[in-house]
Amino acid sequence: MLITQLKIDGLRNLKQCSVSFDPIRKVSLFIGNNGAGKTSVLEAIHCLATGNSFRSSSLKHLIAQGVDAYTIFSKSYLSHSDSDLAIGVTKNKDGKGEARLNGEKIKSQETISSLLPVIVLEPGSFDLVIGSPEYRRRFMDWGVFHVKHEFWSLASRFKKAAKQRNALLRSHAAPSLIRTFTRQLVNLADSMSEARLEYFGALKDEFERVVAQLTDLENVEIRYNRGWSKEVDYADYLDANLEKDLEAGYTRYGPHRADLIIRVNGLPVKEVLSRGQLKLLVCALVLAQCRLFERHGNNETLLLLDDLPSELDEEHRNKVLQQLIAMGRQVFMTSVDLGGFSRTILEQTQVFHVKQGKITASTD
Ligand SMILES: Nc1ncnc2c1ncn2[C@@H]1O[C@H](COP(=O)(O)OP(=O)(O)OP(=O)(O)O)[C@@H](O)[C@H]1O
Repeated sequence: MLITQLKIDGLRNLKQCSVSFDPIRKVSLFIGNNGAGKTSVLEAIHCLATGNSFRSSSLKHLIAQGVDAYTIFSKSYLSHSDSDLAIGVTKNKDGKGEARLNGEKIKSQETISSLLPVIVLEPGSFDLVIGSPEYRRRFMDWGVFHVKHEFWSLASRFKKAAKQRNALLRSHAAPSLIRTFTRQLVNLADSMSEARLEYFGALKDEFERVVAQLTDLENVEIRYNRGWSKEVDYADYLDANLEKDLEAGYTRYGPHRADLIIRVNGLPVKEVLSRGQLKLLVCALVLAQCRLFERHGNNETLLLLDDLPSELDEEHRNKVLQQLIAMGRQVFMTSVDLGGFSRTILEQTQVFHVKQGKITASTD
């Protein structure tokens, strides 16, 4: 899928913007001064694809001041069926809205998300390597979902079951009742962990390959921690730890505590690597995930790169972009200017100027 047209209205400072994209040059670069609205363009594509922004959970702040709702519309070209697909969403400050696919109302965001897989690399993506495990879980689960769509419902059923067990733990319910609920939780936890582990095996191989291509780092290791002790079944683990969970008032371990651990020479990366090296590891994770999507027949992943140039020297910046271009993905990225992009990259790039919330295609 290739987005050929994008219309945004009422999101941050973007008003009545309409842009067309060249189907040949798949990299679109939005340049402009600070506060011009470049990141907001990427945010709009993210909202369309996922229903959420990547930088704010507050709709009140995302929707432009003085208006009630945002509207985002895209037209995409589907090469496999040689047809166009129109996706439109609108959302108001209460989170209510409407989504349409080729004009037909649809109920679930999941339908759009599976059609429009999107991967973001933005300044907050550093959290993938230095932030709390939640970021890495979200990253991994997004990957699992795109190769196994049923994972979405599995994860939400697990969340619900864990919530029920926690309520029983907090109310000091009878252990026999807690055990009855635990059985369902265990089945869901096992299925989730199995899906994650399978995905992780493939991610690890790709990640190590990309790290070798992008960096000079040696002995970079990535491990998957499923969220509870390696040696024991989840059922036995929960049973043995029931007293402690009752004391805590919640299920302390399980898939909700899973993590990806990245180390270099056996040391935590955040303690020993520079900002640029950390960013390259983030890029490697993103590229690895993209390659996996591709391997699973999903060649449609869109990449949103917000301020890729920052922290990367010219050589590494262009290396990352070359890898992305070689994958044939549609890329939307931002930068304050054109400095530091190689001529080869710029030849394959469509440049747009963003100024005070208005977008115009460069005529140079
Ligand atoms: N709800 C809103 N309504 C109207 N304008 C908003 C709203 N939220 C943010 N803005 C403004 O919209 C603009 C959005 O900027 P954005 O972050 O997209 O800029 P940018 O071009 O990426 O800048 P930078 O280079 O500094 O990262 C800013 O000028 C901001 O003050």
